[in-house]
Amino acid sequence: MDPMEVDSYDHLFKLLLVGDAGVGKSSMLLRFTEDTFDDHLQSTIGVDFKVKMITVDGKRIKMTIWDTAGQERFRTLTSSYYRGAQGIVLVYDVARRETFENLDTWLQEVEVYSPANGRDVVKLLVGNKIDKERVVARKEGEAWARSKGMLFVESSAKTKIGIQQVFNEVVQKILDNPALLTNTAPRTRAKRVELSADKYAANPNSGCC
Ligand SMILES: Nc1nc2c(ncn2[C@@H]2O[C@H](COP(=O)(O)OP(=O)(O)OP(=O)(O)O)[C@@H](O)[C@H]2O)c(=O)[nH]1
Repeated sequence: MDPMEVDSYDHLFKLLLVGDAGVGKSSMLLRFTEDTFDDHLQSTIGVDFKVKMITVDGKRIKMTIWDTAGQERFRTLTSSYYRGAQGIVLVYDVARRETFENLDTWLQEVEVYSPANGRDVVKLLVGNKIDKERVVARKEGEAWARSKGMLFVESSAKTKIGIQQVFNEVVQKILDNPALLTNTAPRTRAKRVELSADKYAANPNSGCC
């Protein structure tokens, strides 16, 4: 991708993928950003991220998608990555019931660390690996998501089903919420406004925009 292309955008969105180890977070991200799948993907160490540009309703959106490690030993590290996120994607594996049962714990963590500050961070629940023999019914996932006010999608990073929809739905919902768009404009543009407006330049504490 042309680096200039990545630099010109209307909104910068930060999304976070969370959920138990092995549910397919990295695989979903790889499928979405590079359209690849690896049957023997290594566990994420700490945190990783990828950038993807998309255009929605004529707006160029630069998405930074943060992929956190599901393993318990990285939990204190990954919690700091919630800051500044507009969207959180919580993933479980439809073929492993314990990953569904752990969702309450994950949501508690999201609520403690996500930077809501009165704004509603967009939250979407994903039941991944629907190409496998499932032990969690679709309606169970749907009901849990509904009870928590979350969006819901089922997917398979292996077969691609639902992957595009996961990210499209989060982006669309962020775009629909003006409160979430306040800090997503490109920094370079904001800087130019500051420099040309003397009254703001004189007092660095008075922000414009
Ligand atoms: N059959 C199937 N396997 C999948 C799917 N998604 C991921 N996998 C496999 O599941 C394993 C774990 O996937 P990862 O993407 O590493 O899972 P993760 O949630 O990122 O795991 P951590 O990094 O440990 O948190 C890998 O071997 C993947 O190939 C899917 O949709 N279907």
